[in-house]
Amino acid sequence: MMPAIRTEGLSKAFTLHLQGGTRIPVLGGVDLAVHPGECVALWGPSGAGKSTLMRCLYGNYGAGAGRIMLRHGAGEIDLVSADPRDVIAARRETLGYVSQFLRVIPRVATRDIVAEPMIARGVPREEALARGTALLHRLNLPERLHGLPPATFSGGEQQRVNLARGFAPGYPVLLLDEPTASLDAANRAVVMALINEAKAAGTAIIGIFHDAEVREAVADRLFEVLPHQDAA
Ligand SMILES: Nc1ncnc2c1ncn2[C@@H]1O[C@H](COP(=O)(O)OP(=O)(O)OP(=O)(O)O)[C@@H](O)[C@H]1O
Repeated sequence: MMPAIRTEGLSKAFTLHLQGGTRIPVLGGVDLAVHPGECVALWGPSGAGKSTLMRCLYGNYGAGAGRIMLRHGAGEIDLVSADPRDVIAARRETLGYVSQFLRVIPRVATRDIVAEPMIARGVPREEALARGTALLHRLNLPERLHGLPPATFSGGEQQRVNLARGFAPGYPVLLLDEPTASLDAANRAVVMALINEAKAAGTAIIGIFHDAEVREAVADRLFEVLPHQDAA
């Protein structure tokens, strides 16, 4: 079976322009392949480059070298070299990302923040709102908060809004950056169930899970991200 997402020789270095152009190599030749229905946990010491890899996979960071091949529509696209419009289309249709922190859009109500990616994929508005609301309930977000913008929500409430927004559309590939970091035990259990349901539906998942219980419950294998040889 063809992977849902794979990298070939993916490398990334940061250049610190304010520090005389100091170059910090982080990722050196990463080859990762994740198949539909599989969950891979990125693994490695603090500072090894796990978050950097996630951000490269989503296209937030440009890669220095290599390819990120995403199965998208009838074919594959290379997110490293793709036209920005194609990256946006891939994010809309194929590639979801639940970051640790919600990027709050001022004055937009929680239920609309959750429904928006579904509406962008063509789900009728009423259906998107209903699906989003059901997921917010499942994540124990009180109904009184659904009509409010999440700017003033607690960290755990914001994380649950982010999770509902990321899980509701049913993307073929989902990136999860510490999806349970701010959650209590009951909501952690809901997230573990959501991940396992997404896998059963064929979603390929790449995650950073610092919580060992969560990692063991959802990950099929670990992918080691090593500190770059030249990074010292
Ligand atoms: N925007 C940036 N500019 C410069 N250096 C960066 C940037 N982002 C990350 N780095 C550096 O890249 C390295 C990897 O960072 P990254 O956050 O990817 O590690 P990590 O494995 O996710 O760590 P942790 O487990 O502590 O979250 C670190 O040395 C970090 O300082």
